[in-house]
Amino acid sequence: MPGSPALDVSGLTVRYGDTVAVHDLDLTIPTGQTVALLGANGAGKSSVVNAVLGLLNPAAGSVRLLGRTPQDAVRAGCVGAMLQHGGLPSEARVGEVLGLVRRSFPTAWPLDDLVVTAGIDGLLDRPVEALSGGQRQRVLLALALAGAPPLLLLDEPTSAMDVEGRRAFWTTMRGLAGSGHTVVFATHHLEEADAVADRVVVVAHGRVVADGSTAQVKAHVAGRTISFTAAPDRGLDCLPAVTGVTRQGATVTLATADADATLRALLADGGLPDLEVRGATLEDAVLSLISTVTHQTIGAAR
Ligand SMILES: Nc1ncnc2c1ncn2[C@@H]1O[C@H](COP(=O)(O)OP(=O)(O)OP(=O)(O)O)[C@@H](O)[C@H]1O
Repeated sequence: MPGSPALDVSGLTVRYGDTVAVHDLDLTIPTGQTVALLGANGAGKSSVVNAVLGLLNPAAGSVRLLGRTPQDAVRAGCVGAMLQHGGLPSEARVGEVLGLVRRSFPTAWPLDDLVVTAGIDGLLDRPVEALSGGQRQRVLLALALAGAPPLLLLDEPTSAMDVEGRRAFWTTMRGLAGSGHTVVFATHHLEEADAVADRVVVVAHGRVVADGSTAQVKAHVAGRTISFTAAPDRGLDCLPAVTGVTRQGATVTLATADADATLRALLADGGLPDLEVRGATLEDAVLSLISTVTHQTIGAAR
C-alpha cells in the first residue's frame, strides 16, 4: 500500500515449545533502507525472518509487509526471500526451476537481466545437484528476484560464497538499494554489514538490543584497541584504563578506555613492536552489546 513501511513488526513473539526465540519485538523499516540483522547464533534472527515471511505462526504480535499480511505480500510478489535452508529440486536444471518460479509471478524480472544481476550466467543448463554452495546461493538469489519484488529478505545470503562472490553479491545489492529496493539481511559477516547497511539491528536473546546507523552502534563501545607483538613473559597487569586483554600467538590486543594513558605506561615499560591503534569496529560493538546483555540475562536468572 502506498506510504506503508516496507516492514512493520509489532509485539512479535515466537515460541518453539518452551523456547521463546523472539520476545515482544518491534521493528519498523521504511522503504528504501538496507538493514542488517546481527546477533550471535541462536539470537532469533531466522525466527524473525521466518515469522515476517509467514512461514511460522507467531505466538503473539503482528507483521505487515508494505501494508499487507505476509501471505498477501508473498502472493502479490512484493517480497523475495533467500532462506538459510532454501530447498531446490535436486534433479531439475536451474533454468527449469527459474522458469517455473518466474511464471508464477504477475510481473517477472526479464530473464536476461535476471541472469546477469544474480550472476548465474552459464548455470541455466546445470542440474541443481551439480551446483557448488556459492553457485546455489546465487541461484537462490535469482529465485528471490524472479518476481521483481520491492522488498528482499535475505537470511545469511553469502554464507557459502567466496570473497569474489560476496563482493559481487553486495555490489548487486547496492545497485538494488540505489534503485529504491528495501533490503533486509541477517549475517555473521560484520564487515559486510558495516560496508553495506544504512542501519543495523542487533538482536540478543530474541530482543533488539541496539538499532541505529553503524556509527551509532559503534559508539556503544567507547575507547580503542591497541595491538602489538610481545614476548610471552611480558607483564600486562596493572596497565591503566585497560578493559580487556587477548593474546593470539605473539600478538597482544588490549581494549582500553584511554589509549594515551595505556600507551604511556606501555612505552615506559619497553618497546611496542608492530604497534597498531584503532577505533572500535562494528564487530567490537556487537560483541560488547551481546556480552553485556548475556551477563545481565544470566544475572537476572540467578
Ligand atoms: N524449529 C525449531 N525448534 C525448536 N527450537 C528452535 C527451532 N528453530 C530455532 N529454534 C531455537 O530458537 C532460538 C532462535 O533461533 P534462530 O534460528 O532464530 O536464531 P538465529 O539468530 O537465526 O541463529 P543463527 O545465527 O545460528 O542462524 C534458538 O534458541 C534456537 O535453538
